[in-house]
Amino acid sequence: MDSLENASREVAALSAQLRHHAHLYYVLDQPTLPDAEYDKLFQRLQALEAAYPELRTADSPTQRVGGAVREGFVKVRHRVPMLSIRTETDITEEGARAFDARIRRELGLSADAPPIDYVCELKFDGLAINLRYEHGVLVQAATRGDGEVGEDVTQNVRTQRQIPLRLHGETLPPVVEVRGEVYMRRDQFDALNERQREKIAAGQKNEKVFVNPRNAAAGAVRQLDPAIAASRPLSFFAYGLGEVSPPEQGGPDCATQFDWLQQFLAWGFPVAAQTQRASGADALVAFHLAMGAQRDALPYDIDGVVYKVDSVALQRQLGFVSREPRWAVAHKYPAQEQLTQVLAIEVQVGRTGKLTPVAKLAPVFVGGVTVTNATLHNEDEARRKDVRVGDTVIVRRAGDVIPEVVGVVPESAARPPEARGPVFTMPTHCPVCGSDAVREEGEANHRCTGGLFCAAQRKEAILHFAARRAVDIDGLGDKLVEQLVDAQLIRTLPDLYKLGFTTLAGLERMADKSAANLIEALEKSKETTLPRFLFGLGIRNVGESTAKDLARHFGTLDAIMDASEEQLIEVNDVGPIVAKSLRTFFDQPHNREVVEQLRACGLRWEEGEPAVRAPRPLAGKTFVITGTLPTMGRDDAKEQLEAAGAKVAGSVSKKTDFLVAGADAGSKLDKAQALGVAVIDEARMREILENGL
Ligand SMILES: NC(=O)c1ccc[n+]([C@@H]2O[C@H](COP(=O)([O-])OP(=O)(O)OC[C@H]3O[C@@H](n4cnc5c(N)ncnc54)[C@H](O)[C@@H]3O)[C@@H](O)[C@H]2O)c1
Ligand SMILES: [Zn+2]
Repeated sequence: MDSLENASREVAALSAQLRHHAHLYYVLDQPTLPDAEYDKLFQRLQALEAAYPELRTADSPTQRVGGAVREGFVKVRHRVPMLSIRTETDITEEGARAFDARIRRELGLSADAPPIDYVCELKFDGLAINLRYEHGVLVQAATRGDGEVGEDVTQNVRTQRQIPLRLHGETLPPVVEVRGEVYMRRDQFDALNERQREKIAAGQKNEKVFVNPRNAAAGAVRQLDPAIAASRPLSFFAYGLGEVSPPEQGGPDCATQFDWLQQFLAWGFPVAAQTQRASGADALVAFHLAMGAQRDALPYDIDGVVYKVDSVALQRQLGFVSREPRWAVAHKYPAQEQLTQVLAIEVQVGRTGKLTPVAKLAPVFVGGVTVTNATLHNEDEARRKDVRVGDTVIVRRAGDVIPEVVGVVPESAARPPEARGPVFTMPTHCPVCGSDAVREEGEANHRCTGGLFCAAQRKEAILHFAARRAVDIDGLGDKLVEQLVDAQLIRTLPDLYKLGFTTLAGLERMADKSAANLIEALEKSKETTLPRFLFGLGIRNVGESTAKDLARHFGTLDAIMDASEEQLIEVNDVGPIVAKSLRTFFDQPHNREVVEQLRACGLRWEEGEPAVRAPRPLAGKTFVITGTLPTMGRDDAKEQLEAAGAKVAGSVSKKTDFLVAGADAGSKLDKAQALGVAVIDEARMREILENGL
């Protein structure tokens, strides 16, 4: 055993560390350590305090709940303290058995006494909240805080639809406090982070990406701006009770936890459908196993299950110890975040050409599986997190989503630069096919531009080319493409037209008849049109209607392939981004080769003369229309301006050349005046349309 002196030193060090991390987690919603690592420190402190009770102080992290109130919030003193829950350290089925045994012992039950009834619930990974209703109306929402004093977050919580502002039902208690977990669904978390990444890519420096749904939810609830809270979709599950009017004063008379949950449902709260009554230890074990198997498929994170003694009378008898009730316990699952080391950073190319930096990791067990790869999403993310080879990182794997690197552990990031790998940079060429890799303006992702040639994009390119709206190869679907590419029968599009009957008929699950049909469909697809062919090439940002516009404007494929960006922009609806996509695509020699080979295979279409173009006197000018014009409808005006080559935008900016203002023009007029944009009326606009500028 450690000597008292050593133990005392370790207790002090652990307490300081735990306090630091608890502050980051509870107060700032920005943990830098995985929960599993925090829990190890916590359990080590608990063990030391158990061995040396004289070292346990009243303010030890083991004796307190959560964190302090964040500055800017009004404090709320809880009428009934909001406690924590003891965690069974053993995550095998022994955890459940140990809890049942402890309860029976504490109740003084003999071995042959009947089993105890429990309620089994999910342990949602979110933020606990106390909702106070007076005569059925929500009057206050508060966070747990340190258990005694929390934060008033009523304004933020009121924006969330899953929380009733008024309880359902006729006879409502004068006072009831319903407690539960505010959480964010995983799909909404991913969507939120995707939006955040886009905002960051667009240059919004104050935005951040959230490390996990719990922190995103906590951050949304503990927001000083209710408008931001409202824009973050949150969900809620009710599971507990705070203050409530006694039955003789109009409160409900519920004898069990299960009855309370039914009451919450009747009042209009969500209660998790998985919640179950269970009798005895075996039933607890069965629930733990069943939910463990379902965990990945749930739409939200859980970090375990909670067992609660069902009878309220027994709960009272069992009572509390310091920060935890004796009648409930959390029984966890393998953590969804763990520490590991980065061995290398590679760049992978997806089916649509997206380049993704991926960290190769020392194998680590996370969320129930061994993980060796984790995504870094894109260049900005990899740099923002500053992940380098050799770093210790937090890896998160939740549900069926791809594991991701959440961040570098601060101590690891603080190592001298020479001890760490170089800063990550995106390659300038596709690691699979060598074509240029480009990142479009305002885009977060790099893409390979060798769409027709790149092995990573083969399947997608073929499917797109064969689609009904492209050259239309009847019968060439997902499965078949998969089969043909995997058997290496097709590398690039022209290979399609070299497929022979014997090869096709020899494929697994391919009848002679289907093979013959496919050959016929391929033959038929050769007779196509320029827009279909162009659309079929799968050039980024070139959809069906753009393909039509391009064909009409230029008449021939060669003219399109050779057009400069300036010439391309002259086409209706082709802006700088589309022009650039076209240019980059046709600048890849590999792509051009494929186009030539396709022509050599016999693909043909009627080529035309370039369309005779109306004069475009207003080309390059941007107009904005506002207010009610005296004689023309706004759509009409827009059409005429566009026909003359002008661009008509929805809002005024420095790039606006003219604001056409009608009656009751509002903020756009103010803005135009502030920016010094020329303001004209309908009459002047007509004049410009007729005579030019
Ligand atoms: N990463 C870090 O740096 C760091 C720091 C501090 C704490 N933590 C983590 O916080 C947790 C400890 O926090 P805690 O003491 O609040 O305990 P806890 O979060 O493990 O358990 C109590 C909480 O469980 C929640 N809960 C979810 N479902 C419930 C249900 N059905 N019934 C009742 N409660 C339910 C409630 O919010 C309640 O407040 C640990 O997981 C720890 O790892 C992490
Ligand atoms: Zn490529």
